[in-house]
Amino acid sequence: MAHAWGYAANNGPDKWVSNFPIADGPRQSPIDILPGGASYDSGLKPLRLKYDPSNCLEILNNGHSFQVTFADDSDSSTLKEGPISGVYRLKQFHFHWGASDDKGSEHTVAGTKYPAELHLVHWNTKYPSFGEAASKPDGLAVVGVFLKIGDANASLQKVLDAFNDIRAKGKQTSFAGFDPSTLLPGCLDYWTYDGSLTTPPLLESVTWIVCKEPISVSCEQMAKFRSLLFSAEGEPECCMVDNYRPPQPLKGRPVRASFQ
Ligand SMILES: NS(=O)(=O)/N=C1/NCCO1
Ligand SMILES: [Zn+2]
Repeated sequence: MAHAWGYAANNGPDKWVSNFPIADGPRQSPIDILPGGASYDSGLKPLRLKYDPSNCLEILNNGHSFQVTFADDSDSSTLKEGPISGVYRLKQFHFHWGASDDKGSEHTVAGTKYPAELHLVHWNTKYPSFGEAASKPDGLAVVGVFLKIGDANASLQKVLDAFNDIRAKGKQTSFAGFDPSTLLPGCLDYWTYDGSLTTPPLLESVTWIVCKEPISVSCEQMAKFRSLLFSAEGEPECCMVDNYRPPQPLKGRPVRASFQ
């Protein structure tokens, strides 16, 4: 039977190493970002993000998070420049969040946890597919954006309004015309380091690009995140909360900053 990893005491992050030994590898994610320990690199370029809303396809509850999936059969929604070389295509975005506003992000900043974190997942087009790219050291680039409690986020609300159709694991519904660039902060200053997927199979193929500036989310909107379920229809209901992996050892990796 396929390993049912999750975030509970019996199948959560501390247990993943038994089926995914890379969990103890040299370039695992997330990490605690220490701004004082990051080195400014003047050679880092600004992020060049270009997203086409017509590529937006559907929204899905996959039992670990919810994700918005994009058509990735052309270079119409891409990430270029920043710390990467070449062209990376947007595949999906998803979030991680907590049971309360004092936790939920995967990356932390000098120990500070945010209530949620957005991940925009891109794959290197030098490889034929996402699946192929995910196994290569330069295969993926994930842009991480922190969510901070404040004003309601009108763009995020468009995503939350689809939740009634995907409350349980395995539910999906069409979700068209959404522009993910409306979820980005105004300032695209970032930290970058070599890391991994933060969910099994934990592949060490990710160039992480973590934005310094958070976007806003209201506490009512956070409550909507927590209305999703880890469980499928017909199973005992289990609220989808605390779907985050804690920071992992840096193991000597450099963290670079695009800003001074
Ligand atoms: N949290 S993460 O590192 O983005 N994990 C994944 N898994 C599949 C795509 O992104
Ligand atoms: Zn993620």
